[in-house]
Amino acid sequence: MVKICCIGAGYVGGPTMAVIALKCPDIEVVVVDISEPRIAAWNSDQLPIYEPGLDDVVKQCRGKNIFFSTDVEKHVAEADIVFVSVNTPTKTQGLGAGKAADLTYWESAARTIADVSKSDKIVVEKSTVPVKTAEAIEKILTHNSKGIKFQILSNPEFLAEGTAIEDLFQPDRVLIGGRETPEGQKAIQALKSVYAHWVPEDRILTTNLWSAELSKLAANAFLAQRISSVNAMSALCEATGADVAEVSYAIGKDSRIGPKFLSSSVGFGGSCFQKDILNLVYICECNGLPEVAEYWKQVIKINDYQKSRFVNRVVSSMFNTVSQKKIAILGFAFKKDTGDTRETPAIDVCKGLLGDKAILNIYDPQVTEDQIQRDLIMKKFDWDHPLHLQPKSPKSAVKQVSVTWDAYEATKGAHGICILTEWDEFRTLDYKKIFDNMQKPAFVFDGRNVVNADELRRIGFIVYSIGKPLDAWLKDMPAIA
Ligand SMILES: NC(=O)c1ccc[n+]([C@@H]2O[C@H](COP(=O)([O-])OP(=O)(O)OC[C@H]3O[C@@H](n4cnc5c(N)ncnc54)[C@H](O)[C@@H]3O)[C@@H](O)[C@H]2O)c1
Ligand SMILES: O=c1ccn([C@@H]2O[C@H](COP(=O)(O)OP(=O)(O)O[C@H]3O[C@H](CO)[C@@H](O)[C@H](O)[C@H]3O)[C@@H](O)[C@H]2O)c(=O)[nH]1
Repeated sequence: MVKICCIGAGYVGGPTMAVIALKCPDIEVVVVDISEPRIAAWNSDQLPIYEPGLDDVVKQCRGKNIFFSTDVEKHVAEADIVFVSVNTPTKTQGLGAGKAADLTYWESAARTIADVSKSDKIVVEKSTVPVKTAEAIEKILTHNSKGIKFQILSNPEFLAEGTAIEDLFQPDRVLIGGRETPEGQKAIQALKSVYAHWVPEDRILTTNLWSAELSKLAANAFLAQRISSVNAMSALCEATGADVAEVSYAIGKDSRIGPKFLSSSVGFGGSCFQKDILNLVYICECNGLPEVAEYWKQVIKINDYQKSRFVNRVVSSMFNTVSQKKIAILGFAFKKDTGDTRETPAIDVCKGLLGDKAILNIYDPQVTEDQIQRDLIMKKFDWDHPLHLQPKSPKSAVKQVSVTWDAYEATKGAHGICILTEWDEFRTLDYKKIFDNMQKPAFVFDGRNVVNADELRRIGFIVYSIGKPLDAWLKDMPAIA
């Protein structure tokens, strides 16, 4: 029986390995992590991450051919294939701070593999890493190998949170990069045969190592660039009376452009897009390509612009101040169907409103009060002074923020509502009831274009929808940045 060990039981390691275990009953999978609470949660009824369909998959194979453990060394030693799916965040200190990927966790995992291995292994890069990382990992492994042979493969993950199980069941493609040597090709075939249990052959692409590593960064950069492009258009739509949804639909009908990933929003979030583009920017700079770096940096600049544009719109619409005004925040996660708040645009929007002394009442169906408080206390990265960054650990809660477990409770007595995540339930709320319980004039700022603006206007709301023709009220308010 082939044995797989995955180092890192996070958003990628957990779901990916659960699906491999489900689809490959002849393979034994052990997911290991240094975090005891995480592993305890994977072994309980309350999994550490919320992902539709995940509970069901885990229940079907946990204890049969998938196990979760903190005994990293034992399971790495026993495995034929070791996936490394540890976090690779942006560096916050030292050389490349604010841009380069922090490979501390990766390096530590590689050293563990080198230390404990007693048999040949295939080591699979599942984490998103800078192009050429495999070369560095190879060096760590071969310098400590005691004669054991390692083959490094790059097998980046393309799942999106909220649809992880669907994406893993039916991936657009699986990408495997390896050395162009007979041993490298053999390793590629071994990993291919794992995925071939359920992924059609023509969807398993094989390339050299560097192409696979770079394709992951390129895919995220292209996806994020589409969102920044449509968000840039949304500003022009508001200025001209065009409707961004109509523009997206019209351009998406061109088969060369395609309809997906063209929804204008308050900005993209999530743990990947910003981090991976910064990483790409850094790699370009290190390779003497400042123009290319500048091109990709613009994707992030527009994203930041979109978030501050939204905050400015809220403040300017409400008579140029939100000081001591109660604002209901509906949605805090970076997208629907996840409880993940990493880099969520809600953090910047809330901080912007708090900066103008607003009082926030936040509701998200999947995010806890503790998480929201931690996110709002965390200091934002200072781009101009990267070396001065000190990620603060939370000392006390942000006083002007309260968290409720109900949208109606959050909006009671509010002057305005900001919709920051596209949770389905926000489409079907009883907005008449909400309106009756709010201060007047009552505002809705829809950062995800989920509400029917005309219906809400009929109720009496003043509505701002991203990239849509403006209310007469909003047109009369002072111009925004
Ligand atoms: N989240 C996504 O949707 C997504 C999608 C595709 C790719 N990725 C990439 O996959 C990687 C993992 O992302 P994630 O969201 O799963 O991260 P995560 O933070 O949820 O999980 C990483 C886990 O690795 C563990 N870990 C770190 N060092 C370890 C070590 N030396 N030994 C054992 N365990 C260790 C951590 O405790 C943590 O539980 C990143 O490189 C990310 O860019 C993420
Ligand atoms: O038209 C769109 C599509 C998305 N978003 C926003 O973009 C962000 C990212 O969304 P999405 O890409 O769906 O989720 P992620 O889980 O971040 O997945 C991305 O990042 C992963 C990590 O690298 C990759 O594996 C996935 O392929 C890639 O889609 C979210 O804030 C979305 O609300 C928009 O604003 N408009």
